Amino acid sequence: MTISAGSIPVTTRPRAGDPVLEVRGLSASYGLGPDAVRAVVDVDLTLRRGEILGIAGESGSGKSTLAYAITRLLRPPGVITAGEVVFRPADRPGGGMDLLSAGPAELRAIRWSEIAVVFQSAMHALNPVLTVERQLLDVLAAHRRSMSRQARQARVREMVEMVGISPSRLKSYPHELSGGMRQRVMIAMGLILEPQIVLMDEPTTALDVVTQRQILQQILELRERLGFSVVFITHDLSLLIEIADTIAIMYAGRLVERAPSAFLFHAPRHPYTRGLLASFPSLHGDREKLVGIPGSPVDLRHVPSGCAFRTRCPHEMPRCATDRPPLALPVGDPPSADREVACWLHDGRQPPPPSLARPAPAARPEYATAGTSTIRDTRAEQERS
Ligand SMILES: Nc1ncnc2c1ncn2[C@@H]1O[C@H](COP(=O)(O)OP(=O)(O)OP(=O)(O)O)[C@@H](O)[C@H]1O
Repeated sequence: MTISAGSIPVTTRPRAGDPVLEVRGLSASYGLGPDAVRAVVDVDLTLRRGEILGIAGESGSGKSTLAYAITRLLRPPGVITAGEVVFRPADRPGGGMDLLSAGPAELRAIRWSEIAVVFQSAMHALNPVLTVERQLLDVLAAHRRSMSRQARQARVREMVEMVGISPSRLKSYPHELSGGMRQRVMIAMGLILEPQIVLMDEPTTALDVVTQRQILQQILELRERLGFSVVFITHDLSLLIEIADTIAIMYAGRLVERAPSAFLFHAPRHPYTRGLLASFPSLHGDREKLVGIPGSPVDLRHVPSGCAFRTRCPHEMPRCATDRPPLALPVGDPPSADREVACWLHDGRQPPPPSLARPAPAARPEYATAGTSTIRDTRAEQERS
C-alpha cells in the first residue's frame, strides 16, 4: 500500500539531494557571429533539492547571463545558443521539463510558482505606485486564483513576518522602506508561492554588512522551513563560503571549478579559485597581505586559446596555450569528493603546487535541510585549525 502525504505518494516523493534542476551544455551569447560576446559557454550544473548552490566569479564572468539564460529571461541581443535546462518537478519524480524548449504558457505556469528569481535591484523590481501589500496580493491573485481573499491576506502577513518585516509596514510604498526592507519584500515575493527553486543574483550586494548577514541568515532559516533549493550568484566568494553547500566558480563564461563549499575553501584546486580566496580579507586574526589575482578579466570577444585563465596564471605550462582543460575530478581526490576542476595541474602528469594540493576536510557535508540554519564562519574555523 502506498501511504500518501499531500498529493505525492510517499514511495515516490523526491528526497533532499535528488536533482531538481540540471543544466547541460548551456551556452549564451550577446550577438551572433565572430564579434559575439560568448558570455556563457558549455555550462553543466546540477542543483539538488534543499541545496544552496553558489556561483562566484569576477564581474563580467557571465554569472548574470547564466541566471537569465536558466530562467529564459535573457533579453536580446542575448541569445541562448545551445544546451538544456531540465527542471524536475517534485510531483513528477523521474520526469523532467526542458525549460529551453518550453512554450510561453508552460513557462508562465512554472515561473514564480516553481522557479522564482530575486535580483539585486529591489527598488527597480518593485512597483513604486503600489503598496507592498498590494504587490504581494497581486502575485497570489495571478497564480492562486482558487485562494479566498482572506486566505491571500493571511498568507501575505505570514510571509512578510517570515522575512522579518512587521505586518504594520504592509501599507508602505517601496520608497518608504529601507534598502534592506525592500530586499526582504523581494524575497517574500519570491517565496510566497512556495517555489521549489529560488534564483538569487546578488540579492544583498547593495546592503550594509549587518543587514546582509541578517538577510542571509533568514534565507537559510526559510530554506530549512520551506525546503526550497537556491542558486545564489555573487562576486563575493567569502559570502558564499558561509552559506552555500556547493560552489561553482566561473571564469570567462565557463565553470573552472565546482566543489562542496568547505572543500573549495580549505583546499582549492584551481589557481583562479585560490586567487579569489586570497582577494578577501580575513575577518579574524591578524591582517594578511591580500594577494589577489594579477591582470584583469579577459575580453569575452577575444578569449585566449587553451585555458582562458593562463594569461593571469602563475603556473602556466606550454600545454595551457594549446589545449583547453576539461572539468574533471582532480587526480588525487577521491570520487566521493564530488568535485571538478578544469586545470592541467591536476591531470596526474606532474605534482600540483602544494598550495593547490592541500588535503580536503575528512567528509563532505550532506545536502541537508537540517542543521545548517546558521551562517557558517569557515574563516574562523580555518584560523582555529
Ligand atoms: N546586453 C548586453 N550586450 C552585450 N554584452 C553584454 C550585455 N550584457 C552583458 N554583456 C557582457 O556579457 C559578459 C557577461 O556579463 P554578465 O553580466 O553575465 O557577467 P557577471 O559575471 O554577472 O558580471 P557582474 O557581476 O558585473 O554582473 C560581460 O562581458 C558583459 O559585458
